Amino acid sequence: MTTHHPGQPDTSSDVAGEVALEQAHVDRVYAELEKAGARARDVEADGMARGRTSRTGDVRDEELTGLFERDALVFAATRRRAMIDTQYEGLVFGRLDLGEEDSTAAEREVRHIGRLGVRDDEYEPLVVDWRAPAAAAFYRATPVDPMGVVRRRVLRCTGSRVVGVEDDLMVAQAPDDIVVVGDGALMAALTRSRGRQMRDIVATIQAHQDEAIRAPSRGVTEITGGPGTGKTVVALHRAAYLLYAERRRFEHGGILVIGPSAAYTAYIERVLPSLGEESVALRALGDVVDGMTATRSDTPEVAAVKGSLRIRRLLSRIAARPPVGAPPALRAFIAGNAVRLDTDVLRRVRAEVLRGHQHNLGVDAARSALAEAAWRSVRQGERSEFLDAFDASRDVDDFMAAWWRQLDPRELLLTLTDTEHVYALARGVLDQEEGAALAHSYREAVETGEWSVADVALADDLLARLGPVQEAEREEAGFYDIEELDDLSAFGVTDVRAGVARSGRQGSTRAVFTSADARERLLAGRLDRASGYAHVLVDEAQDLSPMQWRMVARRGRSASWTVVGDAAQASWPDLAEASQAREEAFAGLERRAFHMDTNYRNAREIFDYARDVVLPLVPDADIPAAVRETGVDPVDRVVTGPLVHEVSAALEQVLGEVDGSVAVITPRRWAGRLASLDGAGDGRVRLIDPLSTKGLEWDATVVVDPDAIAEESPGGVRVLYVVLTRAAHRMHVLRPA
Ligand SMILES: Nc1ncnc2c1ncn2[C@@H]1O[C@H](COP(=O)(O)OP(=O)(O)OP(=O)(O)O)[C@@H](O)[C@H]1O
Repeated sequence: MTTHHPGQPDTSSDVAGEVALEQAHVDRVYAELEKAGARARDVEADGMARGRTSRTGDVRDEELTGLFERDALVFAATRRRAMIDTQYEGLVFGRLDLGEEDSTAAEREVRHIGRLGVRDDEYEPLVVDWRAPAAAAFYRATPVDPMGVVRRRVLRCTGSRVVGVEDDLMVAQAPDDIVVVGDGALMAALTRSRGRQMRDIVATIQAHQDEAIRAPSRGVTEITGGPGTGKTVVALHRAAYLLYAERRRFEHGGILVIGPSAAYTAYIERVLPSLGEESVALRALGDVVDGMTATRSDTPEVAAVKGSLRIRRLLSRIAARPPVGAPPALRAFIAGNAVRLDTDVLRRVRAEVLRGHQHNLGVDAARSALAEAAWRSVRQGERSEFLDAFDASRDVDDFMAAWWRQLDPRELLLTLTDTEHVYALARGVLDQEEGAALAHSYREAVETGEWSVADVALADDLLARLGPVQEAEREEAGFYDIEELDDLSAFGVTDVRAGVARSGRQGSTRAVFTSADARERLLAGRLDRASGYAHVLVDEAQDLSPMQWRMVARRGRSASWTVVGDAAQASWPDLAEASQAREEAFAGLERRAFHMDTNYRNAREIFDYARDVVLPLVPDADIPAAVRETGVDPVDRVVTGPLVHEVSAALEQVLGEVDGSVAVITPRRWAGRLASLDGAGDGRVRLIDPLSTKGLEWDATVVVDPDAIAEESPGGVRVLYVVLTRAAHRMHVLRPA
């Protein structure tokens, strides 16, 4: 993308001179920041002093207003200082020279672009925040539409030291006093090695990406494109942009970012803080509902049952049933009358109350309805006396405690371990095979103490039907939790949260469970009602099941949306049903769409290989153009020796060829045999299952048994396509004979 000025080939002395010039400006900026940092510290110290109390410890009245001011001041100062700390590295990364093509230096304006805005004592801008309108030309200017820019310069820095500059000329002929150096900041960024976490791209955002980043927040913004086209990174920069451009709105309502897995959230979690934004809720699909965390995945058959809207009929039936252990009839002595309400009456009362109330909030209504039914069955004496006596009755208290107790959605899901019970509930909804598989999956939950990711959306659906569990019972549950924790710690258990992701290593989540009673752990903590967000950003949106769309929609009832995805990478089999649920979430909102068609991740040789695998089976896949070549084709070979040796040999080769991270991607069937390779190469190698690779990337990958990956995965070849597009520089595909 760099255009060298033909008359002025860059020489090392040109580069050194330009670097020195930029260094002088960057030094000024850091000096100014030092001053600002010191000022912020003073404000913090001053604010603290203002709140100091008299010797008796009382705060004087007139000090109270001061305290509020103090809080506001200290908050702003602390925030600014934290921002300066996180933004220190590479704070200034760009420069625009603005003016006419034939302008002189004196006529041109120089504008530096950085991670945050900095002004000098005279309030003159030294650096413009990349999200400010004045910075837009840095990303948007092209030789066709230069937007007043003569030269765009990217500064490469290490800490506060400028180590290089790269220029793009926006006019055909540079003015005589302008030097143009460098060979492409974008290529430099794409060629570098990948670490464990995604990095921000503020210095090299491309014009078409910038359009999506700065699009208005209203309605629904859809970003589509094939693998590696920067959808995720663009969406995250958009979140940072929206927080800047509409801070008031989004700081209060908040932005929710949803990704497919815990591995994905761990991968992207540094991007927003590196852009100075901490106030975003980042959640994996198994983590969307407060109080529940899941990382386990179901078999494709079970996932299809739990994700489909059909399951709602089954859930509505469970929610309407009397709790397990509820007495079949009510017998009591009320105001001298023997009262007996049979099963049929109780069923009618329950149905009637549930028409107007959520179960957990309906206990008073249920008791009143029962009292009326009892009165109708007796009609002796004074009505009001009877109702008072009913209200005061211990028998009724005991009955209600069992017949209409508070219900935790997870407890209802655990009743599905019983196959016969599932058959009864699923009549007309699931066939026998599906019902049996569903029951089996809950027995698995009880065995492992882990919910599956799909269960979270089901619990959320039940929570919306039942309402939140009410306080009295919660306190008891909380008390119980503490006892449980003490108890477990005596056995050396350090963490009892179900399904907590541990350092991303496969299989190690299971090691958390050592207590005998997994059921208690499945029910630990409390589920909370969905809180609403002002903006919801969904990545890998093609993978959300219809039930997951409904769960996400509950958190975005009055939100605007950014939705990112690629249908060809879907692991959810019924795209039509998912898109219907998604349309319901967006009903009535205005839409805008952006399409990304350049693959920045994969070397062209690697992407061509992946394309040839997917196209025969998914002819309408959205195929981007890969911009970078390495001259090295992927290796694809049949292996006959012991698998762990073959994979080790491939690893040894790629570890020597790339500097950064490497993944071994294996289907379930070989995972045990290859477990020892996780952490090899001084921690550079990670062993990972196919589905967990969504959204991630490595310098090199070793893909084991591609046919098995396609067979074992719910999305078949689409998931294999995801796997084959994770490597930036090198890929080996090994096929066990
Ligand atoms: N303008 C850019 N400058 C530098 N790097 C970029 C730029 N755009 C994208 N990239 C890099 O390209 C890679 C792929 O980006 P990203 O993961 O966002 O793609 P994606 O479209 O979400 O991919 P997938 O759908 O395969 O998960 C990342 O390493 C990202 O940093």
